[in-house]
Amino acid sequence: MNDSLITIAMPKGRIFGDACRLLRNAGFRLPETFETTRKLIFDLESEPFRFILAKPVDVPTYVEYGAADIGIAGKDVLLESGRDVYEMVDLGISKCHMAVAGLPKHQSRRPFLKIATKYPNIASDFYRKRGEQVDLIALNGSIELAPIVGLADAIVDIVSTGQTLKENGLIEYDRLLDVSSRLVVNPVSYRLKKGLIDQIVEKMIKATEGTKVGMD
Ligand SMILES: Nc1ncnc2c1ncn2[C@@H]1O[C@H](COP(=O)(O)OP(=O)(O)OP(=O)(O)O)[C@@H](O)[C@H]1O
Ligand SMILES: O=P(O)(O)OC[C@H]1O[C@H](OP(=O)(O)OP(=O)(O)O)[C@H](O)[C@@H]1O
Repeated sequence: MNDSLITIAMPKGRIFGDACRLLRNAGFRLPETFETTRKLIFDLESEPFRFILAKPVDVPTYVEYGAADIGIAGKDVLLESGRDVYEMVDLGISKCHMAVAGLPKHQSRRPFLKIATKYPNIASDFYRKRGEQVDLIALNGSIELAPIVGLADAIVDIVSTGQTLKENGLIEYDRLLDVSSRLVVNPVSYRLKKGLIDQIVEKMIKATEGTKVGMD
């Protein structure tokens, strides 16, 4: 492990733009090409920071294994993965919530409800706590299709504007969890590079509060 280099795992996709904005406000001098490049690793010039660009769902894995010291990931992804990382800052970006949804007035004749989801761990935890036994069907996307075509009685999925539910004639039954993106840290990195990581955490907190920060 290089003690003076900090590797930061960034989620490609939806969170990326907001995360870049926050990092720039925190004083990181990200190149202009950062948002458009196909390169997956970036070293900042004359600064001890390396960025790796990963699929959002994989960020906790890179951080748990120490391939990255720090990462940015949605609370949904963190809970679902159960990875052993320190959650240091609620960045307040990419806000949305997780909900149970389905067709209005849907009544299942099955003994156990079928629930389609990209989040089987979160869903099973939710129904276990409610004392309900359900059959989970794991899907990878377009979750809202499942109740419409009769694959499932309901879904557990992310809702943001509610547009996807609305356009597909679905309604929200229950709200499970508020979601936003978090700054996470590898526990060993935190022990070995505490000084540098604490500085980054502090700058990210300030940036989250809307303060522009300079990087020394
Ligand atoms: N509709 C949404 N609005 C706001 N934030 C969202 C929304 N959907 C997901 N998110 C948040 O953004 C994170 C990343 O979502 P994104 O769609 O980029 O990745 P993904 O689900 O892995 O997509 P894909 O499988 O298409 O790569 C999610 O983990 C969640 O925290
Ligand atoms: O409430 P809304 O603003 O409509 O957003 C919610 C939708 O966004 C996410 O899907 P995404 O766009 O990531 O596509 P996916 O079907 O590939 O998961 C989520 O799974 C919902 O389908």
